[in-house]
Amino acid sequence: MIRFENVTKRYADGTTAVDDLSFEVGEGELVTLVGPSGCGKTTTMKMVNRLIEPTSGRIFLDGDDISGIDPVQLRRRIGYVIQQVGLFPHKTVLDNTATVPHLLGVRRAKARERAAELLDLVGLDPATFGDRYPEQLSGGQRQRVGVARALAADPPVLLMDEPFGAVDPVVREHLQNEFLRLQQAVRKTVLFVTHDIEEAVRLGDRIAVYGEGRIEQFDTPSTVLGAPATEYVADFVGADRGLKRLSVTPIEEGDLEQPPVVHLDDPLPKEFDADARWAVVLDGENNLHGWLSAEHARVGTGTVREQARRMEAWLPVGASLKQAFSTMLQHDAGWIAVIDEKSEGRFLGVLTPARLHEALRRSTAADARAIAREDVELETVASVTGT
Ligand SMILES: Nc1ncnc2c1ncn2[C@@H]1O[C@H](COP(=O)(O)OP(=O)(O)OP(=O)(O)O)[C@@H](O)[C@H]1O
Repeated sequence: MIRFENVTKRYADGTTAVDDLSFEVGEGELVTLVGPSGCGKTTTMKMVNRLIEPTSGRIFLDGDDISGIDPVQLRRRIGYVIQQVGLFPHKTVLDNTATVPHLLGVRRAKARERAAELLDLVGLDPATFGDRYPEQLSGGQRQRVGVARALAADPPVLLMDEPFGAVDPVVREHLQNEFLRLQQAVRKTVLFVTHDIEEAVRLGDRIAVYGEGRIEQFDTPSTVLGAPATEYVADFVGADRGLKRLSVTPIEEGDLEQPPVVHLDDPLPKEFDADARWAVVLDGENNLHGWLSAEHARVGTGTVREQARRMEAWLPVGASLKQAFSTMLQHDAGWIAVIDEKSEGRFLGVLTPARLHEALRRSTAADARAIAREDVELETVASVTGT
């Protein structure tokens, strides 16, 4: 969808901001450009909508060389969100959002209707916020209006330059989550500039890690964190990259342990398989109900239903290992049940701290070798990690 071919940008004073850059962003893909200040991220982005012209090399949008497209026409195909949102101070939120479609010839009433839908989509109730002026909004709310406005003309491509840079960390995380949800719905091709590695790994399908004017590594977040291509990348992603990997590594079915299972209407067992201290309790449809301790089973009479505890800590398969870890801590739980949300909550198994650690080691080894996680032999993992 967006392709850079040997693109170099040298400014008039001789600064080489971008040096022989080649990469491609697929349709519907979200690529984050991350790197320290001054490494050429913004220059890269502004060349896509021709706010800056390359010194050499070519950029293609959907197969068309953009140097042959009129900049005004080009920008209609590209939404642009920047840190200082640049809303019109004298226009209401609704009119700010409706500006571009209106300029493109959409009738005012229709443009406002569409704007209201978009505000709703970015989490701002149009009835509450539509008639406010930008100065009557919080920083996070202004950023949301910026995103709604960029989406208003329904462009296939979005360029986002540190869009959440000016808000505090809590609001920022909230906006990132909302944006991810939004992106699942609209599937734009997105180039997203940030200097924050956490933000880059959280949002990107792939990340381009910039050194000075060049891309040092272009890969998925888990590979960049698990197998940094150079010393520079390893330094940039940080010594705690193992921890960061927790947030980009999903729970897979193969990571789970199978504890003893009992059903609600079973008579209370006197002991569990392999002397286990607890069992998972399922209902008649094999969906998760709760758990039963060996102790309660022993002292009780009647059916499992009478002694079962409700399950408090559970997650869907595909949730991140970080969510699993934080759920364990929050519930002071030694394990968490994992279910398949797609098949109405079917119980799949449990994740224990030991299995969580193993999943992390497996996925690190798998990424380093570009193989699937289940194909990693544990002995191999042991030799890689030296344990
Ligand atoms: N108009 C200009 N003239 C000369 N040099 C420039 C110009 N614009 C940017 N530069 C230089 O080009 C380099 C790359 O700048 P760019 O803005 O692309 O970096 P960046 O990675 O986006 O940085 P930041 O995270 O600080 O925004 C920097 O050294 C910058 O000083």
